[in-house]
Amino acid sequence: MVHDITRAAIVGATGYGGAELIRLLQAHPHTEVTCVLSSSSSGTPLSGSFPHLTNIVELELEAIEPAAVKEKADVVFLATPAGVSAELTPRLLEQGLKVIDLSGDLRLKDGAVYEKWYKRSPASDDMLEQAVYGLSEVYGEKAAGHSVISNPGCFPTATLLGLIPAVRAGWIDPSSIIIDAKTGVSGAGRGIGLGTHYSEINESVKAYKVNAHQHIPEIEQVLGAEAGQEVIVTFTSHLIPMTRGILSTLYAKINGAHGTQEFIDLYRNFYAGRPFVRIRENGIMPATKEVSGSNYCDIGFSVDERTGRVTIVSVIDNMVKGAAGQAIQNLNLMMGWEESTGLHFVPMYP
Ligand SMILES: NC(=O)C1=CN([C@@H]2O[C@H](COP(=O)(O)OP(=O)(O)OC[C@H]3O[C@@H](n4cnc5c(N)ncnc54)[C@H](OP(=O)(O)O)[C@@H]3O)[C@@H](O)[C@H]2O)C=CC1
Ligand SMILES: CC(=O)N[C@@H](CCC(=O)OP(=O)(O)O)C(=O)O
Repeated sequence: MVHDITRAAIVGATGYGGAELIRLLQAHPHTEVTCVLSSSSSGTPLSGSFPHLTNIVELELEAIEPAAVKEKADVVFLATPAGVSAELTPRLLEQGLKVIDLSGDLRLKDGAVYEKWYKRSPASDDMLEQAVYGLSEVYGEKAAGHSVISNPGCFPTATLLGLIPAVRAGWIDPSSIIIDAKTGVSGAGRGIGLGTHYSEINESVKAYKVNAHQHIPEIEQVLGAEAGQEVIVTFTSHLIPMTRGILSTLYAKINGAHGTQEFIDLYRNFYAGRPFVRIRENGIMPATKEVSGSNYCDIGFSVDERTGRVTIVSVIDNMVKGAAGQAIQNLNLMMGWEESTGLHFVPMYP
């Protein structure tokens, strides 16, 4: 089948998410990056911000003008901080552009909840309603033909892929869920600060945003819809001295009696035909290195008959499945292409 080339613009092209989108899209057969945008560095070459792209992407950064973007692109990826997309997305849609937003601006359907956790004004109700929540393996079909996709957060991606099959099957008690999550430092973006300074985080591990993380309401919103009841979770994020990766350890009380092999079979069936979720056998747990640089989410299980709890471990690369890779997976689903198009990256190992 012949595909026309879809032209992609990247807003936030000087950041980590933008750079990863540009890197991954080089391998996409139906998409070309035609336009890179910056609020602070327009008029400078992209390779000035990212020397690793020298002789690969020879584009100049441009100012963010929706009408000018329309001349050069069909779809716009927003790899921008919270607050940008709420204002920019309606202006891009007015131009007839499609939008895939990597920020948290369009994920929470209740603007008041967004305001409480992000401490900012929310997008309009109309915008929030229009945005499809793009957890590809679970809600990806809803993306087809839509104009605006909200890419899930990195922690929610690992966590929800690890929990939804069990919650939907009624195998775990949703009120018992505890999420212990670890992330590499690239999750904080390219900006510099004491919290991510090398000598502050190297050879150290710390919990942060405890009981205040902006991904808590996102996880609760989705699990609540899956369970058909309000779900409140305990979630703690930890910063680990590594560049990429998220490991989410999930604990929940089992309803009835289900062994490790039953969980493995349940998840294998749930994700059958979905190329990017891999289920580990025999209680073997995945490691972040086993998905690094790829769009995979790997999940392992261990039922503890002593406590009546299941431990589920879910790993992703935060920059790929947690951000740019899933955004491209959502582009594929939006455009009606095979969902793995351009995403067949083997993890880097070791
Ligand atoms: N890093 C990760 O693992 C993940 C990130 N995300 C989300 O993706 C988004 C991008 O993250 P990331 O790339 O890591 O962050 P970075 O801080 O690395 O990059 C963000 C970019 O946004 C641009 N920007 C800043 N202010 C504005 C503005 N007012 N208008 C337009 N552009 C602006 C900046 O570029 P310039 O100054 O050139 O305009 C900057 O390079 C964030 O919302 C983040 O929360 C989601 C999942 C995972
Ligand atoms: C290490 C680190 O700081 N990670 C970030 C990841 C969140 C993110 O990327 O932002 P979104 O809300 O747009 O998903 C954090 O925990 O806040």
